[in-house]
Amino acid sequence: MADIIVAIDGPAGSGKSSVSKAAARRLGFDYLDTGAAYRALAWFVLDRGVAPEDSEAVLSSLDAFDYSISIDPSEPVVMVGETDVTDAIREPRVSGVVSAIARVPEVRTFVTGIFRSTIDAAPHAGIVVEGRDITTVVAPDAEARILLTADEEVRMARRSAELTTESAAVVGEQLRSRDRADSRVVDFLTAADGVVTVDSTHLDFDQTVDAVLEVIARETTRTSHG
Ligand SMILES: Nc1ncnc2c1ncn2[C@@H]1O[C@H](COP(=O)(O)OP(=O)(O)OP(=O)(O)O)[C@@H](O)[C@H]1O
Ligand SMILES: Nc1ccn([C@@H]2O[C@H](COP(=O)(O)O)[C@@H](O)[C@H]2O)c(=O)n1
Repeated sequence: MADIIVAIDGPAGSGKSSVSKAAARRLGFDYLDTGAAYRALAWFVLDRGVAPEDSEAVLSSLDAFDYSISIDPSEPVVMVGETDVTDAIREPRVSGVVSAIARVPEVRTFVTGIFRSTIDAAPHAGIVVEGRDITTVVAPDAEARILLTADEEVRMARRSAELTTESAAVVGEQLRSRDRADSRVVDFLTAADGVVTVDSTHLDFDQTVDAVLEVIARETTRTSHG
């Protein structure tokens, strides 16, 4: 098991995955994207023709859900069975239904078990784990716990700047409505006790990675001294 767990939560588009990956690469750590599991399950459910709002049917699909993810920050690959779904799980049709899947408590318990086993089996000295409930539920005892945030307009602008077939207004509304739905289930907008907030509203990407690395260095030094 990794000696150092870095837990990072935050709203959609706050930079969790890109910043966590960059930080993990700089530290030689593994990297776990937890949103990928919820997205992969949403993809799987759609692929089977199951209605994502039908919790019972979603739960019945869990037995057949054969999920795996690579934790190499330079090559995160997501598989469902023999199918590489790395790109497919980012499509708007998946983003549009993933919150309905993630709100089901039994689904959360199921994927949290997968996350903890993955963390336990991580081969490197540390692992950066990002999502919505990592600092509070998945790894509340993590050596460093960070809430990565940025103003909504800034997050919307960053998302819109990505290559996309959607208009800025559609991208912005998707981001807002996903946050609205997700925040009814877990609180990723306020930092829990002991969680350090990094607000990247006025930071560029490299500055944000540096800020996160500073917090990790400080928190891991502090926790290793009891
Ligand atoms: N500080 C920053 N300055 C400029 N761009 C940034 C910054 N942080 C992240 N970005 C960019 O913002 C976009 C969204 O980041 P990313 O996909 O990592 O967010 P996320 O929190 O993982 O989103 P989601 O929860 O929706 O998957 C990316 O294009 C990323 O490169
Ligand atoms: N710890 C988590 C991580 C994710 N979710 C749900 O998955 C969706 C996709 O997550 P991304 O990080 O890839 O955007 C997200 O909208 C949540 O519904 C979660 O509940 N808990």
